Amino acid sequence: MQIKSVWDGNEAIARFTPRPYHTAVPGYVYGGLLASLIDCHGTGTASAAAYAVTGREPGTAPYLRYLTASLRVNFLKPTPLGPELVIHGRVKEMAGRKVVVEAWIEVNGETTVQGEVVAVQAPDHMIEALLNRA
Ligand SMILES: CCCCCCCCCC(=O)SCCNC(=O)CCNC(=O)[C@H](O)C(C)(C)COP(=O)(O)OP(=O)(O)OC[C@H]1O[C@@H](n2cnc3c(N)ncnc32)[C@H](O)[C@@H]1OP(=O)(O)O
Repeated sequence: MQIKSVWDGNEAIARFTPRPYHTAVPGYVYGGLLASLIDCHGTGTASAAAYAVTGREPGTAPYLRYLTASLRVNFLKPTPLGPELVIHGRVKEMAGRKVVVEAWIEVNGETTVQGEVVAVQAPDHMIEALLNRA
């Protein structure tokens, strides 16, 4: 998705403007894309929160990155294609290697999608794979 999840001290925000090829029903955004945005932003929120509680600068080594263990998405209303989407993420629970994030998508100030991500801290060998990709 290449989204940037920005921590504001209380929650994380990301922004994404879908393109015409993200259409399902004409005029509306494909649900799989919306689920991916909840997924990516949920794990990003978990990471940002983990850095915040340990008082560390986000993105610094040793890296705190998270994998999706579980993803739940509710499509509350059709999401119109065209306007920018604002994706919110807030920590519900944080214990050990697990972070539960509630996330939702707003468009024109209205929430159209709501979800929950159970994120688990990624093992070192996966962090290495991510670093070696660049
Ligand atoms: C390198 C990082 C890069 C990040 C890039 C962005 C990622 C974007 C999101 C993704 O696409 S990630 C890819 C899709 N996800 C995966 O491929 C994950 C595949 N699954 C696994 O690798 C393991 O099942 C997983 C690491 C998620 C958990 O295995 P562990 O053996 O490390 O977990 P463990 O059994 O110790 O459980 C840790 C906690 O998580 C909980 N948990 C694990 N799986 C769960 C599940 N499915 N649902 C709910 N909770 C779950 C578990 O109950 C426990 O909670 P408690 O500490 O409270 O007891």
